[in-house]
Amino acid sequence: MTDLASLRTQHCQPRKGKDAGLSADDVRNTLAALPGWTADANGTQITKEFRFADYFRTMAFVNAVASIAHREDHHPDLEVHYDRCVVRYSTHDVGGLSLNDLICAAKVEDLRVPD
Ligand SMILES: C[C@H](O)[C@H](O)[C@H]1CNC2=NC(N)=NC(=O)C2=N1
Repeated sequence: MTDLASLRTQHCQPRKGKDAGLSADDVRNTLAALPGWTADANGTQITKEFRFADYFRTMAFVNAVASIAHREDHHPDLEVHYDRCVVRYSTHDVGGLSLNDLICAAKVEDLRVPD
């Protein structure tokens, strides 16, 4: 299941090899429920930029994302700037996108950093 409500409740599992990859349709359908997340042209990663008032708030977000990564054993690439953070998920073990990426993106969407 790749709707947002379902993704929120799921947890990452070890997924390896091409068979664990998502179809272009799965990626397209799920991204419709993840506002601001975009896939690259060949569907191997999803990205979103999050903006904040200052560095302190950006780092609060970064640490919350790191906590999700630790809990789920699934790790995004993070680009950290003064007032924004670019989050990029892909699954190295499948060479593209897996359900783990969508699960983590849904969990990041649920984070709230106070203004
Ligand atoms: C054994 C462990 O579950 C794997 O090495 C995990 C760790 N975190 C990971 N993170 C990401 N982004 N992709 C992976 O394939 C991946 N694999």
